[in-house]
Amino acid sequence: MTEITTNPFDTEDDAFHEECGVFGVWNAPDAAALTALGLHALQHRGQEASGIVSHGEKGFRSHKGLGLVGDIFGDARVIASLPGRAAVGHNRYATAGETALRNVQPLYADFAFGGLAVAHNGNLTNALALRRQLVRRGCLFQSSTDSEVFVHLIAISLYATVQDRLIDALKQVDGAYSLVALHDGAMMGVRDPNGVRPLVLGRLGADQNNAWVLASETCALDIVGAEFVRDVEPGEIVVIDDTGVRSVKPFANTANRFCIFEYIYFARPDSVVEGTPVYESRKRIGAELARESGVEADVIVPVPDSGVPAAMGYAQEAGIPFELGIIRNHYVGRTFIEPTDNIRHLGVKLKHSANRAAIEGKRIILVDDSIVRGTTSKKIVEMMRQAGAAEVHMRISSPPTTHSCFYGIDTPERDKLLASNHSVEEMARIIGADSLAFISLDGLYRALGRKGRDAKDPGYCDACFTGDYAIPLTDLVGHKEREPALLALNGV
Ligand SMILES: O=P(O)(O)OC[C@H]1O[C@H](OP(=O)(O)OP(=O)(O)O)[C@H](O)[C@@H]1O
Ligand SMILES: NC(=O)CC[C@H](N)C(=O)O
Ligand code: SF4
Ligand SMILES: [Mg+2]
Repeated sequence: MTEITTNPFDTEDDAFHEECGVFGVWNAPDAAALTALGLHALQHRGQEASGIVSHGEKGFRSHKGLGLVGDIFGDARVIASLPGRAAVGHNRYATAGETALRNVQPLYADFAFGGLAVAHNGNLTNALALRRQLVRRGCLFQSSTDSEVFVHLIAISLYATVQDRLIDALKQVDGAYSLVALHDGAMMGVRDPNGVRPLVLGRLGADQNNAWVLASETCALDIVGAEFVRDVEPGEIVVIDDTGVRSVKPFANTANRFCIFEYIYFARPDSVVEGTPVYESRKRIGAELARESGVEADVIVPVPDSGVPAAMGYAQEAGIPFELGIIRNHYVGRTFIEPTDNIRHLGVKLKHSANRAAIEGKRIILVDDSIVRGTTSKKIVEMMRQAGAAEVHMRISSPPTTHSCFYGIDTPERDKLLASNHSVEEMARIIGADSLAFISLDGLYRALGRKGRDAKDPGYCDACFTGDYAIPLTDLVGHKEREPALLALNGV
């Protein structure tokens, strides 16, 4: 596999991109095959690269590649090369460090205590500072990801057990992390003290030895036939070994700051997050949006895929018919290389087409989950008008995205976010809509079952809407907001 320093397949870097997905199995006969399936269900969380490390009598085995899970693990011989009863896997969407084979996770290293594989979803906000210190101490970094600092902090820790070394490392990092780690004696699952990223515990049936499973989302438990046991808690380490599951809570202060954008966009709609199906939450957000900013119209049209559940909730609340006025081409993957500038200009049409029969002559309300740079909305509004819509109103099931994310979502720099430097009225003009409205921050919290946003203890991370960054942004470089971690080291 040839390494690349930039991602030539990344033709659409407008939106908030997915993050990463992690998965692990302890003590199942088909550990690697189950992990490949789990990663397939988590494909929406990262499409750049994927990897699995397995462990069995023959020690550790690893296979990684750039691309989609099916392409990397679709061959039975690859799965057969990953023997053992335990495995951990990772789908990557880079937040720190380029898209290259050396950055594909799980990261694996041989330590004094034996081998250890680590898979990380999230982003560390002091990784650059830690990396500088570690390099000064003689640590030789093999990748340019933030995640590698875990490996070195564990390696140099003076504690005796793997668990204590891991805790020692966790206490030095700032940022967001859901981890699955595997050594020859145990699998461990960790969520950062604020629980920014999700991680769930599940259990397989007797045919798979009642094996334990860790996964970013419940949709990955469903695909392997595992039962949901519980969410791993913020600041909790679950240690899974042949005696069962132990819970360790090494942090004194934990405050839930689960990423509210997981509800709005990132998680798969069939996943259950904190006890609530994501699909239901999205419909409730859509209904709240309809109550807040209803407008007379003939049809509700979702911007697929992510806008669909919110649009259904909107339509049901408003009592307006729901129509598929936009058809999404599912074969436009990240591998579509647009050959010329002229073709590139066609942009979103490669992905979305107007369904004229559903919208011609109608007053339509488009519902989408977010406006990031505004590229999608602008093109889609224009497309609706060309297809004969009489009026085009746009409703968004998140508040205006005014700030970048430094906790594991790859976002454009702040000045590229349309809402960071334009009012809603200006944005409506720019995208060409007859009207534009976003759900209010309090409305979003209401839809998630709260009274509104409690500024003292919001219970969620909502920094990309509020700028309230609860976890210190240690690596943020003065004037240039978007240099949080190891971006400066890309290509080293
Ligand atoms: O304002 P922009 O910069 O255009 O970004 C916002 C759009 O990007 C995302 O969708 P995307 O098409 O990436 O994926 P989806 O199919 O999951 O909705 C998001 O759901 C919005 O539709
Ligand atoms: N999106 C993520 O969770 C990425 C994990 C890690 N920060 C990386 O860049 O590889
Ligand atoms: S800044 Fe936004 S996307 Fe990032 S973790 Fe917080 S809520 Fe999620
Ligand atoms: Mg979308």
